[in-house]
Amino acid sequence: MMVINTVGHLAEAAWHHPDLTASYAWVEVRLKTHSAKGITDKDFDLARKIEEVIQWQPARDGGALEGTPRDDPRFAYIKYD
Ligand SMILES: C[C@H](O)[C@H](O)[C@H]1CNC2=NC(N)=NC(=O)C2=N1
Repeated sequence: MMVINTVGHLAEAAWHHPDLTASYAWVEVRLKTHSAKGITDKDFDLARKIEEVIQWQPARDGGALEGTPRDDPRFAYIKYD
């Protein structure tokens, strides 16, 4: 559900809205530009931003943020493939 909220925030910030399908373990994001009746750069730009944010793993950045713990299932609400 956190993924849906995150995509929703990015969509509002972009003023470009995807169609979402979700289940307990996955979210499907479909993008098209209604006004153009097709795919435009707006769709690619929003898809890129969604992937960048959802797949963010701070521990890989080498900064101070550790990221969600991988070894303790009680806390790691994000399951990376
Ligand atoms: C009225 C119209 O939906 C709005 O101007 C914006 C909002 N979000 C949108 N989202 C998408 N996917 N395509 C649009 O053309 C679009 N237009």
